[in-house]
Amino acid sequence: MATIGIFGANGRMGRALITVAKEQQLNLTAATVRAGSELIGVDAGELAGVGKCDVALKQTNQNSVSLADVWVDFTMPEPMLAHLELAVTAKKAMVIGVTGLTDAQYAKVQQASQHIPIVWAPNMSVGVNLLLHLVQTAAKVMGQTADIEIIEAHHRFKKDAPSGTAMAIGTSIAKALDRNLADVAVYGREGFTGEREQQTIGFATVRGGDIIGDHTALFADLGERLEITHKASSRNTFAQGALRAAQWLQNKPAGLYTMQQVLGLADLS
Ligand SMILES: NC(=O)C1=CN([C@@H]2O[C@H](COP(=O)(O)OP(=O)(O)OC[C@H]3O[C@@H](n4cnc5c(N)ncnc54)[C@H](OP(=O)(O)O)[C@@H]3O)[C@@H](O)[C@H]2O)C=CC1
Ligand SMILES: O=C(O)C1=N[C@H](C(=O)O)C[C@H](O)C1
Repeated sequence: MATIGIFGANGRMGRALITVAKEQQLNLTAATVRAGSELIGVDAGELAGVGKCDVALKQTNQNSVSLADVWVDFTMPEPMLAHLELAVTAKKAMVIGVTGLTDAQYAKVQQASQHIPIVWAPNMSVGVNLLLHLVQTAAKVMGQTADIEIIEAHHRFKKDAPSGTAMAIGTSIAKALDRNLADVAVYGREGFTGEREQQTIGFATVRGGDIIGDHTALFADLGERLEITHKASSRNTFAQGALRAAQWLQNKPAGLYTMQQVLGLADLS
């Protein structure tokens, strides 16, 4: 069983990861927080509210990174890239769930994957990864005439928009229709917009309260519409996926892997 480390242990996902690692009796050997944090020395399980797990929170640095084989990162783009440098130096694998990366930031993840094995995925749930296939079938059947809109809703604390998952849904649909997402994406509408252009793929973002993560792909034609929806009701679902990816990554060669590969969905048509 791989030894697992968690960067950003105090985040919403950091705490969910500690919770699931304890529930599943995984080999959690390290959990870190940012330099100078008052939480250094606190037990990770107590931080997550699940009782002691005998892992004291450490400051993120090269020493603490040596304490686990596979590191899981759900922080933010800039700190994640700093963590990635530590992991490359220490030759440790990484599971990355951070969204809102610029193209340049994603390119750095790609470069790092020449040196260490990495899973990056904007959504680690089984349901969303299945949905990425279902929307391709819908797009092939309805996409030439139906209007396609992707609607996502998240909690008030989320910093990036549209969500990484919404972007992945858009990318899947565009690929199935042989369209380039950058050419056809419309991010929100305001004012006298004129009639909808049929080839476009629209995105709508809702932010409010404690919504964990809802995504709908809408195929709206004249006379009927199809909606394919996923609703996450617990962050533990994402944590379970990430920890499954961490086990899967153990002893893999350097490379950039997807959640589709982890879940065995990569070959679904
Ligand atoms: N792929 C997936 O399945 C999922 C992806 N996500 C993505 O995961 C990311 C995190 O989400 P969430 O847990 O809600 O976010 P939180 O804001 O709750 O957690 C962010 C974490 O990053 C740390 N952090 C932020 N800035 C810095 C910094 N400059 N230096 C060091 N540490 C820093 C925070 O530390 P501190 O506590 O000290 O502020 C905190 O631990 C987002 O990108 C989100 O979209 C979320 C859920 C599922
Ligand atoms: O920030 C979140 O919370 C989530 N972010 C991911 C995204 O941007 O797609 C995944 C999930 O929906 C929760």
